[in-house]
Amino acid sequence: MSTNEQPTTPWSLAVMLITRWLEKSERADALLDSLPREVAGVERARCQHLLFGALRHKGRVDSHLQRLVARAPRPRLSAVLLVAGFELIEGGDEGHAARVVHHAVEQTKTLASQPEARMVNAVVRKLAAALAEEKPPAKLAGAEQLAAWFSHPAWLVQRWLAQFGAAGARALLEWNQKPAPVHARWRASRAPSETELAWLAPSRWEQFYEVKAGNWPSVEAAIIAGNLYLQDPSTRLAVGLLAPQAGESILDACAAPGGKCLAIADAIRANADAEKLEKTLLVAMDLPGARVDRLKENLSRAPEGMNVALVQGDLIAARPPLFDEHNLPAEYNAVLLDAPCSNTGVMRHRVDVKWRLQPNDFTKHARQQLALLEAAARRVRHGGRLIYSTCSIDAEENEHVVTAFLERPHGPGGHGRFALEKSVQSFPWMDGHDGACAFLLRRR
Ligand SMILES: C[S@@+](CC[C@H](N)C(=O)[O-])C[C@H]1O[C@@H](n2cnc3c(N)ncnc32)[C@H](O)[C@@H]1O
Repeated sequence: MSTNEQPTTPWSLAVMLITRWLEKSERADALLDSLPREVAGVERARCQHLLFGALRHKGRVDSHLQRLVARAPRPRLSAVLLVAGFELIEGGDEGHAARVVHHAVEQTKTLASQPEARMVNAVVRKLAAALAEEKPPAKLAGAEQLAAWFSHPAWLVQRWLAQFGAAGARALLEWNQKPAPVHARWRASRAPSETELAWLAPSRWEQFYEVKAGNWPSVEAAIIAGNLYLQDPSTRLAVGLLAPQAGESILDACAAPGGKCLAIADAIRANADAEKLEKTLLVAMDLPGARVDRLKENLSRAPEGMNVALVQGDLIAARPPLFDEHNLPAEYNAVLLDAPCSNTGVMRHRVDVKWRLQPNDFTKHARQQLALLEAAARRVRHGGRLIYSTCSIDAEENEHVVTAFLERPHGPGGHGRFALEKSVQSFPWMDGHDGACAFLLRRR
């Protein structure tokens, strides 16, 4: 293959995607989605494994490369070194490191140039030796050491040490560095068949299964048939706290792409007859844009007979006339606000979030979250429920936002207008799935 040829192996495709990540800051999941459909099955899975692994361990590999390489190489070469570095960290049998070096060198000859392949040969050999000599940080290691070994920004590790203590922060770092299993929620009223249980492993969370690797055609067929939805078990927390009932009006105020909205629809169907289903109204709202396409797709999967509506608009700017225009009520029995957040609870899945996050993002998110929560509160009927949820595990975006909502005298939550009835929280290292937080607030 000449350097102009398109990459075709999972390894070279992973290198090309990481090059784009380095050059254009494209998101890792969007990069993966951009792979051609022909890259499927085992090949796609391998490409994802290398892409996510290289980004997960980028900090540790970079910290060695800074010493081993005099001048920063061009992005394509950096990508080669990151993928090879990940393979070395992942480890293997006795000849593994030598094979990683050889493979990286051979690939570089076609992906880059002969001189660059010679450089890769020298650097990856030294990298292998440096990584092999490293020892994990001691139990009470400081933020800098933990950050280098577990490939996270030091300021974030510092923040977690302060919030979760040494044991909690370390457990979270270890969690984030492991490949994430794929979970799915079983939607059908029947239980999975024997054949389906060959690729769906029951989990300890009701209705959730772990999808065994290498079964994409069966998974895709089950999704299309409406039996399955790919979703982490942590998503059940907010929907469980909402406890949607047939006959109610429910607003999912930040709904796209619609995973929780579909779970709400399914929960209602599970205990409703046709008559009650008809009296149920589920409204999904989100900003206009690309995410709405996925939301529409998910809403089209909602159980038949239920009234489902979509409002494309800005919740903060939305006034009753917007709902009037859609012939929808301006106030609801229950409102779910699943707010945009730092994603600190889902970093095992969203591998590059840690490299994008900035220290002042938490304050920015909290400001937006409070504005959204106050806007959502205006859509709740007297006696109705308001669920505030995030997939963050950071107090600034969770309890601090709810406290500010309840205490701001001139806001809709102040002066006892809402009361906090319950909250649930999951921490990955304790619960074994993504982190999330949900609060049940009731309007008086
Ligand atoms: C965490 S995501 C929601 C995920 C969704 N609940 C699910 O389970 O699939 C947050 C959503 O809030 C939406 N959003 C942000 N600001 C908004 C606003 N002012 N009005 C409406 N939606 C907004 C974003 O577009 C994004 O889709």
